[in-house]
Amino acid sequence: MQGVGGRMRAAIAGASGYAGGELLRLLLSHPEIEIGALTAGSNAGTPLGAHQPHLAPLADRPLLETTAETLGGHDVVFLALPHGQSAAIAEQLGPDTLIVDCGADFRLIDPAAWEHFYGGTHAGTWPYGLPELPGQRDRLRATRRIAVPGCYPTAVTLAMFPALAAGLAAPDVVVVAATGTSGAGKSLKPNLLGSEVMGSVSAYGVGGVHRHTPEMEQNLAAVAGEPVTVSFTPMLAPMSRGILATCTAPATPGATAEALREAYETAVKDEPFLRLLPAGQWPATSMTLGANTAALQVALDERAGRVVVVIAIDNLTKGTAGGAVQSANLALGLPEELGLPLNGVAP
Ligand SMILES: NC(=O)C1=CN([C@@H]2O[C@H](COP(=O)(O)OP(=O)(O)OC[C@H]3O[C@@H](n4cnc5c(N)ncnc54)[C@H](OP(=O)(O)O)[C@@H]3O)[C@@H](O)[C@H]2O)C=CC1
Ligand SMILES: CC(=O)N[C@@H](CCC(=O)OP(=O)(O)O)C(=O)O
Repeated sequence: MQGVGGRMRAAIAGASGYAGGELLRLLLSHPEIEIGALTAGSNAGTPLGAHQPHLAPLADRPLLETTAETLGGHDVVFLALPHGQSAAIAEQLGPDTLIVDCGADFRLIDPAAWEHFYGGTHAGTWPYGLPELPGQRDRLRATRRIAVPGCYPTAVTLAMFPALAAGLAAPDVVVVAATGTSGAGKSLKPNLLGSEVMGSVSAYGVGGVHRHTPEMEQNLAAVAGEPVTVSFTPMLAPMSRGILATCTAPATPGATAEALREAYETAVKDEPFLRLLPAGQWPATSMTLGANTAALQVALDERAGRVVVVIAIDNLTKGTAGGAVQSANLALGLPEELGLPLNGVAP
């Protein structure tokens, strides 16, 4: 069903949440997509403005029940629901509707990894919404189903794929990454109370237990052509948005700083949303606040024999909603960059 002036119509499930709000912020500026049905869970029946007061043009729009009836009849349906909610809705929507799932349900290929890290039955695997991965744009142009990557796997995959693809880093990656509190969603959690978060950075999900670990390993193994292990330590930082990830791996014999720089320059050359910073400048989350851009820097630590890559993204933009719109643009036959901010908000 096409909207005004031949524009496509999008429904958003989970419109009262953080990911849903960011989708709406981006879609309000999208020239080819108009906003159709908005749905929620327990907040269905209330106006969007009660939950997303920053989105003034949509303040009076009602939140509907999340059903196949309310979501049907749109060109694209964005699902921004808790894990495990997407499959039942997706199977009731027709095969011609583009479904873009911001949750984890369809990201993993290996059912055993799903059961280990998420529990329950694996729903399946959809084409992965990271267009920067080699060969992925063609898959996204040809699909009606997209699994949007997790926020940390977006950052870590974009950081490490150039070094692994060029054979300059060994498949043994260590990641320490700080995120803002919006990564946990809106529902109240004791460790996210203001008094617990303010003025302190804390580690969580330590020791190979974070559910994004198999997703990172899956992505990087596909690029490296061999199994990749990732030791991942996430951290919570007192900020609402952003991820800053430091990723390191042993340099392979003969790897040089020049070869590394060249591998990253080649990887970002035609990528609208990858920004390799000038030598000597290092990423900060403020550079990418509200932008669909990933800011990267790479160095060879010759003393320790390790490749070091630092990357910043906004977890809600490139890490969720921006990545979702970027992949949807490809599947809808639109220019990939439509509706997506390149520049951060500063200071
Ligand atoms: N936050 C982030 O940085 C990222 C989030 N994601 C993914 O996006 C999805 C949404 O996350 P986020 O926005 O952070 O979460 P929030 O908790 O902020 O929002 C969840 C949304 O889902 C709705 N919802 C909850 N339960 C149901 C239900 N049973 N049926 C229908 N709707 C329901 C909520 O509605 P109501 O208000 O009525 O409860 C709300 O709109 C998750 O799968 C998450 O993993 C992915 C990458 C990063
Ligand atoms: C602070 C915080 O809790 N962050 C979340 C980020 C995950 C996320 O949002 O991605 P998903 O789509 O996979 O849920 C976490 O570490 O689980």
